[in-house]
Amino acid sequence: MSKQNKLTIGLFGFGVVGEGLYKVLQQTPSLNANLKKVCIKHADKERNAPAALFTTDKNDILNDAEINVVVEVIDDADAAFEIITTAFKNGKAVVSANKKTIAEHLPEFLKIQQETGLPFLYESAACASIPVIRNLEEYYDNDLLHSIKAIVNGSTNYILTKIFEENLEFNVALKQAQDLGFAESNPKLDVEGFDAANKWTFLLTHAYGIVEATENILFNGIQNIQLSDAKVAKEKGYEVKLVAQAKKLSNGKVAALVLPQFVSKENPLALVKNEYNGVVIESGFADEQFFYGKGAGSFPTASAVLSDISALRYDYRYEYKKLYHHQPFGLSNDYYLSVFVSAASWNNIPIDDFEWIDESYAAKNRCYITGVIHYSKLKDDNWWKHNGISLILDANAVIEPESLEAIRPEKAITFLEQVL
Ligand SMILES: NC(=O)C1=CN([C@@H]2O[C@H](COP(=O)(O)OP(=O)(O)OC[C@H]3O[C@@H](n4cnc5c(N)ncnc54)[C@H](OP(=O)(O)O)[C@@H]3O)[C@@H](O)[C@H]2O)C=CC1
Ligand SMILES: N[C@@H](CC=O)C(=O)O
Repeated sequence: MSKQNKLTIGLFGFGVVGEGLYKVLQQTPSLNANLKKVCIKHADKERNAPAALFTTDKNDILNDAEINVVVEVIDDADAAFEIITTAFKNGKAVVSANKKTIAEHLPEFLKIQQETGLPFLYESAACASIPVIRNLEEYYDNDLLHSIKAIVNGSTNYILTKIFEENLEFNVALKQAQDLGFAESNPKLDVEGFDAANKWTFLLTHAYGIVEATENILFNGIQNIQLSDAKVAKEKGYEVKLVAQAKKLSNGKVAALVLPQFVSKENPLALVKNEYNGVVIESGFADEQFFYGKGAGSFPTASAVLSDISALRYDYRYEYKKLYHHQPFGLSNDYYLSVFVSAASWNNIPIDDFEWIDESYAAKNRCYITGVIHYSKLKDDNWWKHNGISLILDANAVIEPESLEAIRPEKAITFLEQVL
């Protein structure tokens, strides 16, 4: 597609993001893009746009030779895969916001892009309004990108803010996130960490050239976090956030996790409230950088979709530089994690799996420990996701194997001796 090409768009989806894009396009005449057709699922819904624009037949867009850009913003991951692959087959550039589809099919999408040379842009799919993909892709050289820590899910950050700072009930906060258009159609995807982990898979591709399935990343959501956990955090001077992180280790691999974490007040991520997202990048020479912006919602997401559409005018496509032009990194499974665990009963915590316990105490209905455990003990067994157990990473959670002995407590205290 050359600079002179007019963009003729076929849009799939007219919900929170699709309708947002429709309005944003109307207010951006300089883009010179023509929205020719919108495909939706339910013909009888009322729409804030002329009826002639809509169809329920996907082929009205996919088989229209004049349409050279397909924008896919629907909430059905399987249908989205069909739409995207057919659009490519029919020679169209694709813009998508669909992180679930992208995460589930990244290897296929990489192959199709190589075969067809067609652009596939999805900036809005991670951190909505924050241009994180293009920055990771274009700005940071692989060798210099030491670590990334990010809040990538707006709904869970909104819920945590509302329950811990405004004392709202979990379900009330979730309902607000849904009403405001932040949550996925199936909010379990947000609450249980799937959405954040999906986003993290392809952010890892743009950051480090890693192509891994979501289930290979250790992840959880906020479903088990207790008010009492937040109180413990507060006493220690921390906030609790759902943090996605990646850190280059001395073994040449990357530790990648998406888990609740204690965040110190000095960390920029502590400033990220409500549906906002934030990304802290540590890189050689530049030191620490912080990106901040709305991570969900109609216009913030549409703004990133618009930016992708605009980028098609000058033929922009992801080069996947870290994957194809550098030595890609792999995921490490050899490191330790410093964690806080709270559970209804000691019996729910496999104490023997821990290298050591730093602290433990029991309150009326809940018991708590902090300690150090090998990554593989969490990866191989899901005890920490069940029985209402809450596992929260310490503020500096990742411990390299060669550092372990230096920080191991001198006197091995048995678990029972420590129980207050
Ligand atoms: N909301 C947000 O803040 C963000 C959302 N996203 C992603 O963007 C996508 C859309 O989200 P959102 O707008 O919130 O979702 P909504 O539920 O608000 O809208 C979904 C839209 O998809 C349409 N649709 C569903 N299935 C089909 C199909 N098979 N063919 C055509 N249209 C279909 C629906 O049609 P109908 O109207 O007829 O029901 C509806 O218009 C999702 O992948 C989401 O993960 C990404 C970043 C942020
Ligand atoms: N449900 C998602 C929407 C944006 O990606 C979120 O809450 O972050």
